[in-house]
Amino acid sequence: MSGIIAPSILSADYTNLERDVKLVEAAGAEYLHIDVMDGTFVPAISYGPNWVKQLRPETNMVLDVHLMVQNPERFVEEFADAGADIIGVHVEATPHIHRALQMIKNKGVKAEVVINPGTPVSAIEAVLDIVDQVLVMTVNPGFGGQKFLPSTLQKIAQLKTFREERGFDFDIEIDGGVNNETIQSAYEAGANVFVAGSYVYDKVDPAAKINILKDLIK
Ligand SMILES: O=C(CO)[C@@H](O)[C@H](O)COP(=O)(O)O
Ligand SMILES: [Fe+2]
Repeated sequence: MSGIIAPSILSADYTNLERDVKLVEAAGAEYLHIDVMDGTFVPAISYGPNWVKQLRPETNMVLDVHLMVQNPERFVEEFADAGADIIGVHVEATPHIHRALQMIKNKGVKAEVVINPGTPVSAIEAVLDIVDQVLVMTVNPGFGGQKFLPSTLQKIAQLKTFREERGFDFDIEIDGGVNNETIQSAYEAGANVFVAGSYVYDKVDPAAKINILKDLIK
């Protein structure tokens, strides 16, 4: 099974956002990753639901919304109404992870649970039967351009085993430090959706970068 590339617009040029979105879509990216940050769960502040709503008609890519916000259940319905296709909520951000995921599913949107590098898979075991996707953070959340943490690979493998043994049906996404040198180890461990921000957008030719990544996960 070949993998899916999800460019993160956190690293795009916001003054040329439409160009940067269309460019990765034309290059074959299936998902567009949108990092929502609240200045509390993570230090930075980024964008909100209105921003997703304006982006929605501009692309056919799957909008993969990563909520790095405290108590995400306050916002999931707004992001669903804005046009998100997948909404990810951090287990570390709420005492009500099951409710948050259920709220996403009730809106007809794919529900994703997210774990930080310091959080074990056991913390999400009780919700693995209801999620469509698990996001394993391969850096500490909050910023683009950080180094991939290889210690996260064993969690990817553990999730793959859980899925096989218990007959669950979720995708495994990774986010942070994905580039031509790191993507293969995560693919081999069992990940199938790959967020890439700075590698795709920071230097020349995002389309070529997407092709390089796609070739490595065939
Ligand atoms: O969620 C985050 C960061 O918190 C990411 O989605 C970043 O946007 C990934 O950026 P790179 O590590 O690929 O530069
Ligand atoms: Fe992200």
